[in-house]
Amino acid sequence: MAHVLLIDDDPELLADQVRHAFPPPANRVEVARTGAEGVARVRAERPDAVLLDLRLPDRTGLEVFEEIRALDARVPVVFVTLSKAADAAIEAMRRGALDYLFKPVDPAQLRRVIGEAVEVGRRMREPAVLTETPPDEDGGGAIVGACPAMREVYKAVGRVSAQDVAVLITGESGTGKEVIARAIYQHSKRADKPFLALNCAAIPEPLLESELFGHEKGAFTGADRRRIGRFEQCNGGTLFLDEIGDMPLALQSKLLRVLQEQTFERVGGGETVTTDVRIISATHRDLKTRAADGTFRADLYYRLGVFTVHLPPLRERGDDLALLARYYVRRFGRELGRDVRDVSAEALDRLRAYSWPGNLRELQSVLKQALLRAVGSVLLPTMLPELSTEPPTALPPAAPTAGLAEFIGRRLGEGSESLHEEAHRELDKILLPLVMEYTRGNQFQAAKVLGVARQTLRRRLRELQIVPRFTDEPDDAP
Ligand SMILES: Nc1ncnc2c1ncn2[C@@H]1O[C@H](COP(=O)(O)OP(=O)(O)OP(=O)(O)O)[C@@H](O)[C@H]1O
Repeated sequence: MAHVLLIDDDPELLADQVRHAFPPPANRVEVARTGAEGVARVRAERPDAVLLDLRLPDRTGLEVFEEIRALDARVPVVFVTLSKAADAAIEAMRRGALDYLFKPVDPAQLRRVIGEAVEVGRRMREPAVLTETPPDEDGGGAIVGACPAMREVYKAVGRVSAQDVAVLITGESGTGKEVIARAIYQHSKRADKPFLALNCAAIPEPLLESELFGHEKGAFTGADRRRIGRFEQCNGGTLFLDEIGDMPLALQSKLLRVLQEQTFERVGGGETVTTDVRIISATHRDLKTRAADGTFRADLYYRLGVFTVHLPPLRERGDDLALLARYYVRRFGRELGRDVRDVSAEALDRLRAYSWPGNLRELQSVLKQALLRAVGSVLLPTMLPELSTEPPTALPPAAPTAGLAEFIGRRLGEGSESLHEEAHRELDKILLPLVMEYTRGNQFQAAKVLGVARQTLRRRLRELQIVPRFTDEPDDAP
């Protein structure tokens, strides 16, 4: 699932930690002890993420980083360093490194940061292929659709990709805004440069400003060192701002200035930073109405939407529903080890009668549930879960907290020294399936309820091997 390269002259402890967090054989963790060996491995194999020590015997970590960037600027690099070398790590982020970790590395942080790096790399490299004819075999990156509205989307992507202008993608939740953003990026002149994404709705306002623009040491309580924001880190690349309609007004002015002048100041700093970033934004909100009623800056709306791509909801895609259902059944069938090759006419009728408020993501979830019940090579209506248009109203029965208390008691007795992490894992095993069930498998809503980024939720489900009754991601498969 993840291929991680550790470049470190004294790698034993860290390599063990990485292998613990990303165990083989599902994952591959490799070690290079010198900068030269590390660069050679990146050239030969393009790992999903590189963990790079700042001090190496043959050259500095920053030099190795520059060599990796020159080979492929899309390989996410995370620095590991002693805290004394924080300045160099900050400089590395200014030049485009994804993040940095301090030795000794905290296991939970290691898992989170590498998990994010792998996800960032996947977004850049997994091809987003626009197609009217679903492929028989693909890695999951096909954007399937042949209805007139989707053909217009394909044309729009073709037209706008080569122009270096801002793009606004609109559409209901789960209609494919992120995959279309990736398709635009991959067909653009910046395709060999980084593509970073940020969900503006998932991060609280003060953190969002720092996440986007960075901050100086002492900018606020807890800002113990300079932080480089996405706009600086992504210089030369493309930034995908998801849920832009939820960006607070105060930040909108700062974003407008970046769009107009390509400059900004880090939070709490006076230095003007220049950046060259293409912005692709997305929202499920009606920004035009928001601009008219003053909840979104009209001038920013016009700047962001120099070019707009609208994704139709699934219920307006006509026969694409059948096309998508057959494509997903084959794709997820393979992943779930079910040899189902078609969907019966009656099952398709049931799918057509439903309004799909969660769009393609909900369709994926429903078909995966059906596949788990499937016998034979054709999906029948009886295998489909109940398709209700009623929104969820109440949480399922109370969580079994007694089990959690018992677990904590037992681990205390066993002398655990990582009880905080262990108890959180146990809690998540209870919490996440319940919330996923509550939102009927909609990860976007679930992440919102939990107050975490969707990537974080997705990663946590994967780490804990949780297969909720409602699922919506292929790699949640057992
Ligand atoms: N045309 C398509 N063909 C096949 N799969 C698609 C298509 N569009 C989207 N998907 C899949 O549907 C799921 C949801 O897509 P995506 O995350 O891009 O939606 P979104 O509009 O960004 O959602 P949200 O608003 O909730 O962030 C993903 O698994 C994506 O791969």
